[in-house]
Amino acid sequence: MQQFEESVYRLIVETSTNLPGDVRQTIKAARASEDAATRAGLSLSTIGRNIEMAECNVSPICQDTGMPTFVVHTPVGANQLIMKDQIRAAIARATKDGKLRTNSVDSLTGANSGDNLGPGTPVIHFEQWDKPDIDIRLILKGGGCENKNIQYSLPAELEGLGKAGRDLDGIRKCILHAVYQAQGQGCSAGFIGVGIGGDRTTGYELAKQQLFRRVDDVNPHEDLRKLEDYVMDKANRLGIGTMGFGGEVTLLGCKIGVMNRLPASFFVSVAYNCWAYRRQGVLLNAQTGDLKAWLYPEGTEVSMAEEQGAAAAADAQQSERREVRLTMPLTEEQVRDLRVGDIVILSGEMHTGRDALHKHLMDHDSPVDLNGAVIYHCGPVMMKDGDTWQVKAAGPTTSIREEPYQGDILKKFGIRAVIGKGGMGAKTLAALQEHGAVYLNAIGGAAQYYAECFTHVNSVDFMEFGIPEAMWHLQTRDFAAIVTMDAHGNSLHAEVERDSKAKLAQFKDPVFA
Ligand SMILES: O=C(O)C[C@H](O)C(=O)O
Ligand code: SF4
Repeated sequence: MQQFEESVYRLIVETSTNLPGDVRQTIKAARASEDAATRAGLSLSTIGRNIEMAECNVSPICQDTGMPTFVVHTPVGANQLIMKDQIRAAIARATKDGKLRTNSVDSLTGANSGDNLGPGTPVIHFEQWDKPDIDIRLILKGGGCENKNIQYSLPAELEGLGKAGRDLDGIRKCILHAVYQAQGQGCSAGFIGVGIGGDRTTGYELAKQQLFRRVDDVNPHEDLRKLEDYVMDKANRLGIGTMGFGGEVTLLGCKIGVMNRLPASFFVSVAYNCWAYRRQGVLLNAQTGDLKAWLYPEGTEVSMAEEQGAAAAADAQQSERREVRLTMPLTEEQVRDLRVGDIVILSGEMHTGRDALHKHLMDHDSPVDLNGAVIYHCGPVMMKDGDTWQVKAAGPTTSIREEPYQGDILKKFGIRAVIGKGGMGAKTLAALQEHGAVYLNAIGGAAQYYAECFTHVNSVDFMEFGIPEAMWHLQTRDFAAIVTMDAHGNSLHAEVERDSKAKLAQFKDPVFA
């Protein structure tokens, strides 16, 4: 088993940095079906570029490298204790090498373990099988899309869809609702795994197992195949689109599994995965641990390069869109001039801040002057090279988590713009209007694309919060994001939510009676 740890390390690096071929094909098809000049089309181009950059830089596709979850099949007699130790060692090494973000945090104190090891992390499921080789599959599913998982207990009353009973039609409604409630917050367009039945725990497990299926496979269960096809068609009529910007493509894959349940329970569990659908697998020689084969189509075989024509057409039309170049810090006048739909290109110093910082700033002072500042909801992957820090991956995190604090913090410190993804709620929108500030939506998961905009790490505060939660002060060049909430009470997110809810209601009538 000399090679086992090395093979697992290769699996981790490949999963985090090189999106598999079947996922790439699906994203390419989405890009082709979306008008290249729309917000969704532009986002899909950036996503395509980010996928290529991650492969080329051998760096994380998204800064949130997720909860490492392994499913391992071993021949009878293989030593699972040794495998477990070596998987943990490979995880720690991949973290040290900047291929995984330090993502394991003490739930009570918030202390970051620093190496992705800790109670419950990584997740390793072992199964025995009657084959001679070891099969290891890994999924790196990020926290933002994990937060959009949902479990229904039937019968239920669903917003927009009415009663969902204990039958195929009730299940149909739950799945459509699951896609609707995710909006753009899980970095749509996404993939869903659905588990029908089980108890609350095994139902979710079944849903996650579905995410190990190939995107292009066909469900052997006839009813479920029909349901998968139905969901793919109808969910893509909800108009949520990439990043929740509106558009033709909302769902990239739907895989449904079923298991028995107790007579009293009827759960439908949905696992939502962002477009950064990072899962891979390897077949290993059980004696040596040598890597024999990759289990999913390799990313390298499917180029994300765009057809010349499409990119040029998008560029031409994009020039008609208002692009505003600003240097941070910003003035009230500059931000009041911005409208939903404008593209803002920022240079100067930007500050990261997410959950721990927002909570802290509610009743403490800021270590730096935030007057006119731009706060980026981001927990980057950082590496220290000698004495200097480098930004290795730095896409936005889901902003709605800061909703309870954001409005107050904007006003308290004089912040003029917040960058994140997925949008924020009514309280923040009111504060933007009152105080004079904007919300900018960056493209979720495009961590390599944005990392390139950070030319220097000026300094850092609150390292005690851990790397993702610390406040990084980053010298920035040409960071582009779209105004989706302005200082005039307009919110693209509120608009898309309202429209998609009306569309959801079209699917109220029974289909699988
Ligand atoms: O934790 C992060 O960096 C992002 C997270 O996965 C999110 O989608 O909000
Ligand atoms: S930021 Fe978006 S792409 Fe990255 S893990 Fe979170 S949901 Fe996925």
